[in-house]
Formats: sequence, structure tokens, C-alpha cells
Amino acid sequence: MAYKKEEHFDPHITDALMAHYRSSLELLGEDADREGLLDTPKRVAKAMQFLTQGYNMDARQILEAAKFHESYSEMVIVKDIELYSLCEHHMLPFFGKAHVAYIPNGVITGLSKIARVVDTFARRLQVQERLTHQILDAIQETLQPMGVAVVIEAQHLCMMMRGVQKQNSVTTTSAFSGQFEAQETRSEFLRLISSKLN
Ligand SMILES: Nc1nc2c(ncn2[C@@H]2O[C@H](COP(=O)(O)OP(=O)(O)OP(=O)(O)O)[C@@H](O)[C@H]2O)c(=O)[nH]1
Ligand SMILES: [Zn+2]
Repeated sequence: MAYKKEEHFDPHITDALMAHYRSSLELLGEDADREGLLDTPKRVAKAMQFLTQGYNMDARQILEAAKFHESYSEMVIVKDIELYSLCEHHMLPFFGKAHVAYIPNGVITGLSKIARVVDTFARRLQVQERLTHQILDAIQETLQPMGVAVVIEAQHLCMMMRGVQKQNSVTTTSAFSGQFEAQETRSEFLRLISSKLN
């Protein structure tokens, strides 16, 4: 499922968000009528709809539409999938990388679909832990593989620009199912995602 182009956003929602962001500008002490800000409510309305459009995307449908029967039964890893999300506490971005693996059980999917599944759940208000589990659950339920592994490494602007103001902390979350619950398989996955060659 492709991203919606900005011109396809619901105009009623865009209008309501524009009014909201215009009054936010004024509440923050700005002159919403000055030249540089005239189009800002519209830009922010569109940007926020873009950043939350995962609500209109269906990860299971994306995977169902790209299932192929194949006897390959080794680990498939898609690593370094960049992600941008918004923390649900402050609506500030968190961003980083997702590493996703599965061990097929007769069914594989298109590699790009794994990245699309990541985007589907990232483009919402999130906490990193739930994002990690939602990616795992969608792949597990749809492809029914022998196991799924998801690791996300991300930096949270709410911890960098404000609040505790820590610039270098990276949060790592992980979720494992099936064969990845075994130490040996999990270690192989962790070794492969930290390798420069793989
Ligand atoms: N577990 C988890 N916490 C998150 C995530 N994103 C942001 N947070 C945290 O959400 C918490 C919200 O805590 P509160 O005490 O309600 O909010 P706050 O007063 O703004 O907290 P500070 O950020 O410490 O100033 C903060 O500790 C954030 O660091 C996330 O993805 N997962
Ligand atoms: Zn936050």
C-alpha cells in the first residue's frame, strides 16, 4: 500500500487541523499573520497527517498480498530499516533502525513488504516497545513462520531536546517468537545484525 499524496488527505481534517495549529501558534506567542507563518498551519496539518498515516495502512493486508510459496527455510534478515515515529507522550519524533528476521515455514514475502510493515506501525503515535511487538505480531500471524525477531534501536527527541536532555542515549527493544526463543538462533541473529558484511 503506497503512501497517500498530500493532495489526497481529507480536506475536512486538513481544515480542522489548520485552525488548531493557527491557534497553537497564537497561544505560543506568535503572530500567525506574519508572512513566514501564513502557510505554516497548512504545512503542519499536512505533515502531521503524513506522519500518522500508518493508521490508514494495514500491515496484514500488505503481507497477505505478497505471500509466495517457497521451500527456503533459513533465516531471512532485513536489517537497518530506517524508521521515523512519534512518541505518544510528547508527540516528538523518535528515529532509528529496525532489524527484522523470520524463518520461513513454506511461505516467504517480498523483502520490501517487511520495510512497509515497519512503516505502517511507525507512522503512528507510539512507544518503542509496542512498535516492536506490533511488527513481530503482524509477521507471525500472517506468514506463520518458524519464528520472528525484531530489534529496534532508536533515539528519542523528547529525551534529547527537552526533559532529561541526554544526547547520546540509544534505546534498544527486542521481541522474539518461535525458534528465536532458543538461545542459539537468537545469538546468530544478533551476530548477523551487528556484522558489517550482512
Ligand atoms: N517506555 C517508553 N517510554 C517512552 C517512550 N518515548 C518516550 N518515553 C518516556 O515517556 C515518559 C513520560 O513520562 P512523564 O513523566 O509522564 O513525562 P515528562 O514529565 O515529560 O517526563 P520527562 O521526559 O522525564 O521530562 C518519559 O520518561 C519519556 O522518556 C517509549 O517509546 N517507550
Ligand atoms: Zn516522548
